[in-house]
Amino acid sequence: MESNRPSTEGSRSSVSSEGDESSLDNTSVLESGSLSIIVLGASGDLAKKKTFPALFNLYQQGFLQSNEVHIFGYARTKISDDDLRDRIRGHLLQSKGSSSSSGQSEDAAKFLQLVKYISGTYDGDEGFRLLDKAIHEHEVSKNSQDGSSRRLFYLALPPSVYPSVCKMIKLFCMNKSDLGGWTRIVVEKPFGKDLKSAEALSGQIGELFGEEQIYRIDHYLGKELVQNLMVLRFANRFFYPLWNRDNIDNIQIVFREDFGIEGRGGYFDEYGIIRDVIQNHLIQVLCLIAMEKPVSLSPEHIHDEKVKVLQSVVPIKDEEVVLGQYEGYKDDTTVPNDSNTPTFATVILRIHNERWEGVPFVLKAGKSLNSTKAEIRVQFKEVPGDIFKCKKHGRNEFVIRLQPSEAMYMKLTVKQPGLEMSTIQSELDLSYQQRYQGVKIPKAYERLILDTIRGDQQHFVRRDELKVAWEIFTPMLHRIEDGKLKPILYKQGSRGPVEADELLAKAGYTQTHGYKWVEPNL
Ligand SMILES: NC(=O)C1=CN([C@@H]2O[C@H](COP(=O)(O)OP(=O)(O)OC[C@H]3O[C@@H](n4cnc5c(N)ncnc54)[C@H](OP(=O)(O)O)[C@@H]3O)[C@@H](O)[C@H]2O)C=CC1
Ligand SMILES: O=C1O[C@H](COP(=O)(O)O)[C@@H](O)[C@H](O)[C@H]1O
Repeated sequence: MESNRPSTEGSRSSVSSEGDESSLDNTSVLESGSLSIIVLGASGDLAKKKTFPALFNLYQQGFLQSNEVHIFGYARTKISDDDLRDRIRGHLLQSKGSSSSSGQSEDAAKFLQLVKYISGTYDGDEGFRLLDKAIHEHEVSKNSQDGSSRRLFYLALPPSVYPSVCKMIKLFCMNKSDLGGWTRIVVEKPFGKDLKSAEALSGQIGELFGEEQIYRIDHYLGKELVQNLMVLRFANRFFYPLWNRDNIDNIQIVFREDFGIEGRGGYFDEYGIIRDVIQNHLIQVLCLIAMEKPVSLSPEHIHDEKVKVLQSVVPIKDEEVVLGQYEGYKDDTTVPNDSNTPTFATVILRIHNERWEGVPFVLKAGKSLNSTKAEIRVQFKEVPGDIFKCKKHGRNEFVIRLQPSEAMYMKLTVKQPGLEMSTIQSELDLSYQQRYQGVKIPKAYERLILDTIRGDQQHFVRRDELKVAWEIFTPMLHRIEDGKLKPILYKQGSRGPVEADELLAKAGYTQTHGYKWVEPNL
């Protein structure tokens, strides 16, 4: 399994800063030697469902070598190494679409031997001293002499503890080797609760670590079709002349889940759907759809363009927002009876620039709806002077389905096959399962964790990007908190409040009646 070792060489354009990362761009030393991955909050939901399975997948593919890597789980819960292994084992073997084979179980057993657990608080010396000691022992055992040390800290924790955890890492757990290596910190979303708190958090962490050491993860940026957006837009002549206000009528970016908060009420009720999904995942997708072509693929150039487009978003109007809360949400014991938290939101963003003036970007996200999917729907204007009277069949649409069943298809009007000269709505379809049979599409977390090891920040969120994203949503979030904007109740398993569909229609979206995209069979 480990003989064909893939390269972990990075494409990062590093900016040296004070401290630990600056001396480390000697890649021959940088990318070999011991690698310690520390999952803080190892007892939690994200760690077991996403972080450890992603690490396992990387291990299986040879990106994590057992002669170099060691994985440390850290949390307050007092459990043993084996307890942690037992908690995560089942999630490693739950690879979608494949039943676990004996080979996989063997791999999982080997992988789990690389996992060690340390219990400690998030603000006390003792636990972090112990953690540092354990990492150091690993480093010495994996390097014949003191050598390069790479330390990746993954904060699978509530943001409230980020400052103290970062302080403890800085005080006790930094990479100490003069021979090279690095210390990197991965932080999860939501990063803050509004502009002020996010800036305060950024300030606190920024005092401890350089921007090149901080990886603000947004796992939507690791999804295959999200990563494809720049390629589609900037490597194809087709889209180039059409991608503007002259041709596009409206754009929807939609996230739906057919399940509710499922025991995450304590977290969710404090944050709500806008902070949980829209301010981060959907706004990142919007950036990639709407930004101008970056000077190059360097992370800095890409982030610069994302910031520019976000800065062109105009303040959101109350009448362009519909909030919803599913019936039964407050039955969850962790949710207060008077909760005003939206579990659904449709928000129209407007971009004041030459390309997008007048084109509504409809961001929609909801829990407990009638389906689970995420997609981008670019709807074109009608053909001027239509001689076929085909308006009734609907407009051209370019749909990028992020999940499930990755696909992109262009809805277009064609002649109905047969003797009559009539038109029908059809599609040009690129369905990944069909076109790329046998190709395993990596999970978002897998890809992004590998990027952090490689030192590639392209698919992460830069501090100023995050700030502008909060600037866009903070006034609306405060109006919700003040009770000035209230969610409308909607039935579980529905499309959400009907007012949201009305808003969509008002924004100009025209539904194609009688057409339904059918996923091609293999
Ligand atoms: N779960 C998910 O699907 C996703 C989560 N995220 C983000 O990842 C991070 C972790 O999420 P998740 O794993 O669901 O969170 P959990 O609520 O499961 O928390 C993770 C761990 O943090 C510790 N913890 C929980 N609450 C507190 C607290 N108030 N103070 C100190 N420690 C606490 C607990 O460990 P112990 O008590 O043992 O120390 C817990 O096991 C969050 O920022 C979340 O927003 C992002 C995307 C998806
Ligand atoms: O970040 C989050 O994302 C998940 C949805 O992720 P996906 O990759 O399954 O689409 C969402 O369920 C969760 O509420 C949110 O915190």
